[in-house]
Amino acid sequence: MTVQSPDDTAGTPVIQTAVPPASAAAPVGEPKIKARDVKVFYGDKQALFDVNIDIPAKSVTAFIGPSGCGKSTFLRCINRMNDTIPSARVEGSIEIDGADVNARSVDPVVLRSRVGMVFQKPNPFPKTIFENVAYGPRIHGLATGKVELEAIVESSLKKAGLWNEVADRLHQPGTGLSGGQQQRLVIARAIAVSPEVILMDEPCSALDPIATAKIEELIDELRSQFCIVIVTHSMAQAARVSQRTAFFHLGKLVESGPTEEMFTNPRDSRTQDYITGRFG
Ligand SMILES: Nc1ncnc2c1ncn2[C@@H]1O[C@H](COP(=O)(O)OP(=O)(O)OP(=O)(O)O)[C@@H](O)[C@H]1O
Repeated sequence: MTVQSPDDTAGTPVIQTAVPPASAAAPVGEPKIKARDVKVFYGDKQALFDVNIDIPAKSVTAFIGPSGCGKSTFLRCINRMNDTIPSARVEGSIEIDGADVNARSVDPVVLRSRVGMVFQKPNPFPKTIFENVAYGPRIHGLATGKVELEAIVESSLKKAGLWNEVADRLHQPGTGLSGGQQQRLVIARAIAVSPEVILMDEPCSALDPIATAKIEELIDELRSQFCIVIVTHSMAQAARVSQRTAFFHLGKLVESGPTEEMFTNPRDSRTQDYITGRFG
C-alpha cells in the first residue's frame, strides 16, 4: 500500500498503513521489552515521566512525537546508552525477556551487543567493510576461526541487503560507500553479533528517498528475526514500517497500540492533533 502526503505537513494527511490487521499486530504472549514507570532526568530537568510500555518481539514498533518529546531519550534507556551521558539519571524498570537491563550484574557492553543501535547519521568505523562487520563477532568471541568469521560477515551483509553491492570490495574502506550503503553496513554490523533487539534512531533522516526505501524494505525483512524499535519524525514512515506505534508528547507516552488503530482511531486528542498535523 502507499502512503499519501509524506511527512504530513500539507492539509489533513491521509495515512494508509501497510500493516496486518490490528488483531494480528497486537502483542502475543510475553513482551520482549517491558518498561515500567521509566523517568529520565538530565541534571534537574525531567525529560521522561512514568513511561509504561510493552514492546513485542519480532515486530517493528515506531516512536513518534514532536521534537524534544523524549523519543530518543527513551530509546537510549533500552540499551543503557544514557549511561554515557553524565547528567542523565534513569528511574523505573526496563526488562528484556524479564531481566532488568539496569541490574548491577548486567555488563552494558554485553547488553549493547544484544540490543544493537543504528543512529541518524551512518557511523561506520574508519576500517574496511569486512572489518566493520567482523569487529563485533571478533571481540565477543563469536567465531572460532577465519572461515567462521568470514561466514558471519557474509551472512550479515546478506541480511542487510548489501552483499551484492560490496562482495568484490570487502577490503575497501566502509566510509567509501554511499550514505544508504553505509547505513546498511551499520545494520550489518549490528546483526553480526546476533542481537535480539535493534534500536533505530531516525535511521533514514540523512538519506535520499531511494536509500530510504531500501532501508524500509530491509526493516520489513528483519522484523521476522528481531524486535525492532524505530524513532521517526515521519508519520508516513511509521505507517509504512511499523506494526505498533507509540506517541510521545512533552516527555509522556500518550498512547501506544497497533499502528493502524493509532492512525485511524487514536484514543487521545493529542495523538489526533499530531497525526492530523495540528502541531508538530
Ligand atoms: N544530553 C542531554 N542533556 C540535556 N538534556 C537533554 C539531553 N538529551 C536530550 N535532552 C533533553 O531531553 C528532552 C528530550 O529530548 P530527546 O532528544 O529525547 O527528544 P526527541 O523526541 O528524541 O527529540 P528529536 O525528535 O528532536 O530528536 C529535550 O528537552 C532535550 O532537550
